[in-house]
Amino acid sequence: MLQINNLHKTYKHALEPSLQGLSIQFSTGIIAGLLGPNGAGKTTTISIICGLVAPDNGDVVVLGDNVRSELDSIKRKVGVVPQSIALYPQLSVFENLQYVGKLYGLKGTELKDKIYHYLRIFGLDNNAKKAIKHFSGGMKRRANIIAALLHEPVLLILDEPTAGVDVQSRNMIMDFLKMYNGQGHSIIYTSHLLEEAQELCDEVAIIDNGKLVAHGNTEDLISSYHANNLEDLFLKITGTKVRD
Ligand SMILES: Nc1ncnc2c1ncn2[C@@H]1O[C@H](COP(=O)(O)OP(=O)(O)OP(=O)(O)O)[C@@H](O)[C@H]1O
Repeated sequence: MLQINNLHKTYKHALEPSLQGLSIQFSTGIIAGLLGPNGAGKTTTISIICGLVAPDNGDVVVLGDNVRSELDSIKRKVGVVPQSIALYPQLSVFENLQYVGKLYGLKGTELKDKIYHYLRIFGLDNNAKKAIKHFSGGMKRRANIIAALLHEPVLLILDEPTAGVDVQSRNMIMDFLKMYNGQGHSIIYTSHLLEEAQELCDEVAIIDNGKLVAHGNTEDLISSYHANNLEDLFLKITGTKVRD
């Protein structure tokens, strides 16, 4: 589903590179975790995968399409849930989703039905007309996910989708991701909540300082490092030093 080959990226005016020869391959149909400490390069990698940031060197092939030459095709097949809430606060969730849906060429009853379908799944249908600015953090996160789903992406990429949400919203998001994956869709997800990642991910890739430091089946990796769980494995691999 995803081939990342030797990615290098140094942002303009940055003193240090953000990615230093990152290579990862994820197969189709799995839930993959892209994990790493603060500043490891997860968001930069996601931004390159969806064409928002250009790499200095290296290649990314998403579902058979190269990001350098086939970005339009990738945009149709991939849904991205950004770390920050990408919705207009003054508009209702329905208006926001209608706007996003129209960008993907959806309209009329088909679009309305699809919006309500997802609003129901994410428990937001009773607040369809409420402005985003009046939503709780958990409601905003759930709405942010729906915005990436309306075009039914084959691959869903989520950057910390459960950051700052309560247990109920997190459960709802986790259940949805398992169901979406069960329907045959691939998922790539980043999180600092390693218990959650262990429950969700078939495979994890751990990156640090812009390089891959471990990758494999989650349970196999934990046992091969004689770790108690994913958090223990993560600390064994990335160390206990606090990152800036
Ligand atoms: N637009 C930018 N300009 C300059 N440096 C940047 C920019 N975006 C990210 N960086 C730097 O690149 C490095 C990797 O950042 P990135 O956001 O990709 O890491 P991350 O793994 O997603 O971190 P976090 O877990 O904190 O979200 C960091 O050192 C960061 O400061």
